[in-house]
Amino acid sequence: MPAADKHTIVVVGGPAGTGKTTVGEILAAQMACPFVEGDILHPKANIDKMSQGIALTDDDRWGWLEKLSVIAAEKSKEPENASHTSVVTCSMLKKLYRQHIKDSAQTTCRFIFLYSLYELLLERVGGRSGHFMKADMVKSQFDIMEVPEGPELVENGGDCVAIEIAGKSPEQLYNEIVEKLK
Ligand SMILES: Nc1ncnc2c1ncn2[C@@H]1O[C@H](COP(=O)(O)OP(=O)(O)O)[C@@H](O)[C@H]1O
Ligand SMILES: O=C(O)[C@H](O)[C@@H](O)[C@H](O)[C@H](O)COP(=O)(O)O
Repeated sequence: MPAADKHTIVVVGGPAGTGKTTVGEILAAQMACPFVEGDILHPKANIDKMSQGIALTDDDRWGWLEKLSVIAAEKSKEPENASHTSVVTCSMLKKLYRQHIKDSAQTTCRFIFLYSLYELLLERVGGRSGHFMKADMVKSQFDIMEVPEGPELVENGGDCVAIEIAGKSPEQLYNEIVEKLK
């Protein structure tokens, strides 16, 4: 898992609080592959903006998306990485962002999009400490979010799986991801 071409990046996405980091770390541990936390790759200007509760624009995002894709692709290709895979977290809220990741990574991508109800995520983000992204930003993410559907989904020949997270433990989510990627 995931079966694909020789090198694959698995991008775990969704709005804040969906469990990207939690699930991404489990996936990476199970696949014995490198894990990249996308949030630490933002330029300072982006972090300053988000810390002030200002949503990023598309222009703020392109360079960040490219950087995390290239780093994840490089890690999937490291000679000592027998899994030929890496896992990276990134909100990847819009279809266009997922396409930009693919174009930048230049390798096989699998997108795991975690989503749920606004109220659940507000509660989760409110309970998170030490992160620049505060609960007041979740609304702006929901305003632009495009959950993968139709041709983007693996069952229709695409490279995305979309998973509703409510009431599921990280381990249950891991099992569902493995099942959907088969
Ligand atoms: N499946 C889950 N069930 C309950 N709580 C979870 C689950 N996954 C993550 N959490 C908790 O939700 C919060 C956000 O998780 P995190 O992995 O940081 O999400 P993200 O990276 O998407 O912001 C954390 O407090 C985490 O412990
Ligand atoms: O888990 C989170 O706290 C967020 O999802 C976080 O990852 C942030 O939103 C992006 O790094 C900024 O990018 P967007 O503005 O595109 O979500």
